[in-house]
Amino acid sequence: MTILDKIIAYKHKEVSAKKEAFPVSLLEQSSYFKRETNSLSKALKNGSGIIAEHKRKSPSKSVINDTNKVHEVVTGYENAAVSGMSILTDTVFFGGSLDDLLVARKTVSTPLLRKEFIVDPYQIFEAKSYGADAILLIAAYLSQKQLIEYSETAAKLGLEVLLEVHNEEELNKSIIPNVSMIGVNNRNLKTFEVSIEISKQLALKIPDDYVKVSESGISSIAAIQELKKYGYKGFLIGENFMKTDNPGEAASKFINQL
Ligand SMILES: O=P(O)(O)OC[C@@H](O)[C@@H](O)c1c[nH]c2ccccc12
Repeated sequence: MTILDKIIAYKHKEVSAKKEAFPVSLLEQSSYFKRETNSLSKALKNGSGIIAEHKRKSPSKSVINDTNKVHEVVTGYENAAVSGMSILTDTVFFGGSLDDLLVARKTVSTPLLRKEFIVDPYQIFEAKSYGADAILLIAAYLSQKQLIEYSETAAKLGLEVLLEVHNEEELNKSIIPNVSMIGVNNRNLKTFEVSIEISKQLALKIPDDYVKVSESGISSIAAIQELKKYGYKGFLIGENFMKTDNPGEAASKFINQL
């Protein structure tokens, strides 16, 4: 059993308990449920292209930062002129929460991606009601039928989709409607191996109508310059900022060098 299998098995349990305790009809009563969202894909095209992530820990690195305050981190990121932020909402494996997303939404107007392992449309309704602008869908464990259905649900709620792939087979099933961004994860979620070569290899196979995003293991300006040559407009960076005492300042220094 890979770590991804474990996470997905756990998510199914988590979601079925939540559906019982807090049905969609209640989620729909949140004040954010009717909120008009901001476009992450447009922000990537027009700005620095950096999506800065709020991440406390991960299965591959254990603790990254357990002293930060969400509102300080997202304020710092906003001041650094990031194009978007990714807020991890998984608790067990990444130490995040939906409350982190709520705090981020109350603090900044920058487009927010709910970073979660989505296994059920319920979580898409949840994303909207906690103030997200976009959701992540991961091709490694979702069928094409699920990807199509979940993207349609997101579109109906006004949420954009970042569809994450890691190889050609996953990419082939991801060329579907209602997806604005395709993200190439440089980290293999099954083995944790990281290499930005994977973004370079898949770049030419991603049709031009999707905004290309490179995710994970990015820590140098040189890597971004290289990825831009391959048509990437978005760069998802977590650990490189979060491992410092002041993630916002780290993001600011980084973006000033671009
Ligand atoms: O911390 P990094 O190496 O900069 O990576 C950020 C982000 O890409 C990574 O957290 C991530 C990419 N896809 C995911 C899916 C689930 C959880 C986490 C992720």
